[in-house]
Amino acid sequence: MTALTIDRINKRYGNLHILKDISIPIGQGEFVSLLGPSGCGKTTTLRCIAGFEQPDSGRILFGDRDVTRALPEQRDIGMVFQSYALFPHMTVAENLSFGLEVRKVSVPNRQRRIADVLAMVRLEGYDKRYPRELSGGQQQRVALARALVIEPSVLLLDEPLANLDATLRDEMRFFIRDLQQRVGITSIYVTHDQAEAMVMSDKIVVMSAGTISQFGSPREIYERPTSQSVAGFIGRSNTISGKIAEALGQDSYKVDTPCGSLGTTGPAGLAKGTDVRIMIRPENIRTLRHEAGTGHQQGAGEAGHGENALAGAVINSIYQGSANQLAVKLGSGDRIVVDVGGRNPLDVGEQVTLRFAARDTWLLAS
Ligand SMILES: Nc1ncnc2c1ncn2[C@@H]1O[C@H](COP(=O)(O)OP(=O)(O)OP(=O)(O)O)[C@@H](O)[C@H]1O
Repeated sequence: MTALTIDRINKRYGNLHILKDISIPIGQGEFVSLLGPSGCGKTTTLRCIAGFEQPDSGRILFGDRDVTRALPEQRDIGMVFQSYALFPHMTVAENLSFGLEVRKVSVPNRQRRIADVLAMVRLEGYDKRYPRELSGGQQQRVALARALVIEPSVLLLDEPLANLDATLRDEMRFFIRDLQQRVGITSIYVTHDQAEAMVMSDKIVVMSAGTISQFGSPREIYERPTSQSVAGFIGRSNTISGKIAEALGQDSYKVDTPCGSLGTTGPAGLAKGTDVRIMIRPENIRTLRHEAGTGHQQGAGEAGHGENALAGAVINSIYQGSANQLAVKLGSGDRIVVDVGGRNPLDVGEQVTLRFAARDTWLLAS
């Protein structure tokens, strides 16, 4: 197990500045995902860590060891690729044995380690099969076993589940995470699938155009995104524009919006008058049928006791089996998406009150 430090690396291909001062501190035994849209530099970062690419500047440390200029075979890494990259003419055991032979591991030790790792990936008895005799999921488990059998200090995974169907992908997420935790190996995982990054990672690096937009735990990134683009990339969110009217505490604010005044939570230090967007996740909003005489007036909000209320009308309702998704138009014209669990009693055209707590909101820069 090794901690890993990526320290201000830059990488250019010709005129293209692909990685711009990327720094990522990775703790011993942590599982860190690099997440971002196609072309943002995830694979290039991973290839720099593996040693297949050299950064133009910056350093990569495995523990205290500076490996920036070391060859891939000097770095003590295991790699798993999207394409599995198994040798097709070799059996499972021969695929696993290859890296051990290169490292001059003795025959009895080789046999023991192959048996151990096959048990670990639940493929006991498959040692004599060829890759073509295995399903996609089994081939990926062999690829994982091949990366782990050499007992590397760092495991690098580049979209390893992208070729698998949705059900198998779900299963493999848990399988890889569980295995990684049992072995305790520091792992870096490239994906463009936010759900995958959320369920598997200790930390997520959200990348955009060669820079890091945010680095934090899945919870921090989901609940406290630092920008609108991160909020939009990780899950669904609603936003309402407004202006800071008053700071109510270190991280709580009253915000004036076209729908009224709302109680919110946000980063410390926002000055009165700052333009902001209030982010609210669809699952954090309760929808109540609007009843005359409840005191909730169309288009007006309340900012009392940390609970907000907004009036609107249902303009769309989508049945999703276990839940329903409603779209509600507020008096201000804003469209808010809400998740409604169970059987949805609300119809298009009905007047509703949306309720959400100040602690379930988060302020983003406008
Ligand atoms: N060898 C190369 N020569 C020139 N440009 C390259 C090279 N390798 C990658 N790039 C460019 O660098 C950028 C980042 O590529 P990279 O593969 O790191 O992105 P990514 O985030 O992993 O994308 P994807 O999810 O599509 O794999 C892209 O614009 C790509 O075209």
